[in-house]
Amino acid sequence: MSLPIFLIGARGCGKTTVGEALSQALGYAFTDTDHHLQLSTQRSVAEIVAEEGWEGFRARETQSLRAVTAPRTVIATGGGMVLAEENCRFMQEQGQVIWLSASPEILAERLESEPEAAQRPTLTGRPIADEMSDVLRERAHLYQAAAHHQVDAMQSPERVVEAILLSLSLARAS
Ligand SMILES: Nc1ncnc2c1ncn2[C@@H]1O[C@H](COP(=O)(O)OP(=O)(O)OP(=O)(O)O)[C@@H](O)[C@H]1O
Ligand SMILES: O=C(O)C1=C[C@@H](O)[C@@H](O)[C@H](O)C1
Ligand SMILES: [Mg+2]
Repeated sequence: MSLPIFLIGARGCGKTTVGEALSQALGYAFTDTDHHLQLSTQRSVAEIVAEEGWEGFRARETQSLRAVTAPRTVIATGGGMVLAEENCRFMQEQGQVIWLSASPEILAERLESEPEAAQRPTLTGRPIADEMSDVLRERAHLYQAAAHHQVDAMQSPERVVEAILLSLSLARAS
């Protein structure tokens, strides 16, 4: 199977971390829509949002998704990729979509220890733990509806990769 694999989920669920390891395990290329946007615009997420608002960022994100999609590639997507229905449809049609799910407490813990504020400007203006609860309340059903497979992302990155490989091989066998 050579279809692209899209990793979706909230900030801090490990799309970038796990995506890199998964690509190595499969011998696939790895790409990340946030990094693509940063390189192609020479600006951080915070700078794009300051200049163009979240609406401008979301439009650019949709373009990035299309630009990076290729066979034999693991694609780490931005946490808000599922907010646009056209992005969900595109990912479902083009490849396999995996939701890395984790509790708001774990996500907040990870983000507090590595905030990367330039790439993760606040979404709500609320403290991080409250923000992650709000975000999951708003988006969990979108991640679920978009995903072909849901994987528990609260395990070690190695275990998460194993769980993804298992889901993909079971899907192939059925
Ligand atoms: N399975 C894991 N177990 C423990 N820590 C993890 C795990 N996955 C990721 N992390 C840590 O959590 C932080 C966020 O991970 P990462 O940047 O991969 O998330 P992301 O989903 O790509 O976030 P974003 O949507 O903001 O790009 C990093 O510090 C990373 O080391
Ligand atoms: O969850 C979100 O809306 C975001 C997640 C990050 O990956 C970036 O795409 C950006 O900071 C927005
Ligand atoms: Mg990332």
